[in-house]
Amino acid sequence: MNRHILAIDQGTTSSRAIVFDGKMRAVATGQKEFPQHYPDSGWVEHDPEDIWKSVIATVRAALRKAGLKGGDIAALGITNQRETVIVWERDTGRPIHNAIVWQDRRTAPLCENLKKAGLEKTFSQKTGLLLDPYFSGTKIAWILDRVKGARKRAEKGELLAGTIDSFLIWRLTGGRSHVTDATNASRTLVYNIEKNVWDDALLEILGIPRAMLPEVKDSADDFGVTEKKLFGAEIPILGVAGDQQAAVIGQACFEPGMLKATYGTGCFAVLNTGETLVRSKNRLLTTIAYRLGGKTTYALEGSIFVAGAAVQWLRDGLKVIGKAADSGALAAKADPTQHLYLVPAFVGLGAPYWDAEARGAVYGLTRNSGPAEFARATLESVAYQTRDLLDAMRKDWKGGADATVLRVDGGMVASDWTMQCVADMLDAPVDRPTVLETTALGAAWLAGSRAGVWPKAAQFAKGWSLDRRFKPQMDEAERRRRLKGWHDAVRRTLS
Ligand SMILES: Nc1ncnc2c1ncn2[C@@H]1O[C@H](COP(=O)(O)OP(=O)(O)O)[C@@H](O)[C@H]1O
Ligand SMILES: O=P(O)(O)OC[C@H](O)CO
Repeated sequence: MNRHILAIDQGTTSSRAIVFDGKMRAVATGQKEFPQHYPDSGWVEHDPEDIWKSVIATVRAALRKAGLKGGDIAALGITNQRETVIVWERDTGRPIHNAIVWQDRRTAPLCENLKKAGLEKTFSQKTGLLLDPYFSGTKIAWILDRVKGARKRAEKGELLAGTIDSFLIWRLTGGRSHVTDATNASRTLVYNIEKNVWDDALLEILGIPRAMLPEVKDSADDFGVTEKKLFGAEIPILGVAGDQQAAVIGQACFEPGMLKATYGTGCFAVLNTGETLVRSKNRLLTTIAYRLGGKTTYALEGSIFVAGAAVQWLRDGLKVIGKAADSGALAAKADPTQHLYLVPAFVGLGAPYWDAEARGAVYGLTRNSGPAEFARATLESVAYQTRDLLDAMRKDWKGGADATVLRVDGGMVASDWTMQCVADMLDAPVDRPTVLETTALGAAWLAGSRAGVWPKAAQFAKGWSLDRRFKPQMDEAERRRRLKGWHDAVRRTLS
């Protein structure tokens, strides 16, 4: 029996395709970066054709490296950068505008107007989100407003909208499936997470015709089959989830109270709250962790926009390191008597502050501050922000389980220095697993379990194994002093 599973991980800066064998081991990977476009201040776009080409190329590369053909793959799982949206023509599959990326701030004025009209509560009550440009709904509205004739065409049913998973599935199936899963839908600002339906009232407020939107399925479901001409055989698409939710699955955080944080471009901490839809009183998001067998599992999420991106800034902007992996060693050389704080609000601040207009700042500079102190302040900012998220979660979560052990993944967790700093700031253990491709693994598990070739959740969870546990080593007085310095710096940075 065919047990290989293919996962596509379509991320913000690159696309990856990974082939897993029947024992859930990654056996071959294809990866391709694609260009980022910044047409205006605070705007971030991707060319959908770049995304499409990179996905096809990486799948073919992964199959080639694995020595397999499309027909050897039992099922395909897709995970994707969330919130990023595309509007395309039903007839041709051609986008009418570049993808507007999750980091893009162009709809901040629209969000402000909606807030002034007193609508934030309506949106957050139904969607679990906040009126921030981060989410898809206002981005779709922007495209319909700005591309000539778009709204009329959408009303006539000529245009379709969707997150990256939807767009890829439309193309992969040759225009036969316009679908998404509940986790991706839960990031759009127009999906009612309690009733599990697109919300007509919210669609009306944003002027988005219902007919543009995909059918919303479980995260493990029948999403269609790929066209034979693409990979030599029809491959069933059986799993879909937004990348942060796929990481929750890949980290086997299936029990309420289990918590993971993924450190890539940004950092996203997600706490499984089970069947309970917890409404945050501390500016966290309520979101869908996964929907399986028609049953919705909810989560609380804290989203930080800049984590690894600040390390890229050390490398490409300040040019104080040659590669990201050098950041820890440089930080370790910093003068311990200097107290520098970097607030990396390069694109505003996410949870729990939600300030779209704030911009980055550094505090505590002296004549002796140099590259090492900047590197330390940059890595520490990731730990301070994680602490802010966990403080908010601990206040919101009364579910019983501790929510104190943090499972981590993403490119930045390669940095031992940073992970130790996170453990010190949280005053809680930080667990790094042996498998770091948790996002792709989560998507593969959705597809593999649906196909019946991979084990069910409980058995899959037993396969999670620890690489290293980082235990807090800092004394309480020192932690308090530093956190106070961080909060002073944030207060002075808010717009
Ligand atoms: N050893 C390291 N130390 C610190 N940061 C790192 C290290 N390795 C990678 N990073 C950071 O991790 C990020 C890449 O992680 P990845 O999970 O691939 O991100 P994404 O999926 O968002 O593209 C980059 O921003 C990079 O700066
Ligand atoms: O592509 P990543 O890993 O940067 O993740 C982006 C998130 O899904 C944004 O919400």
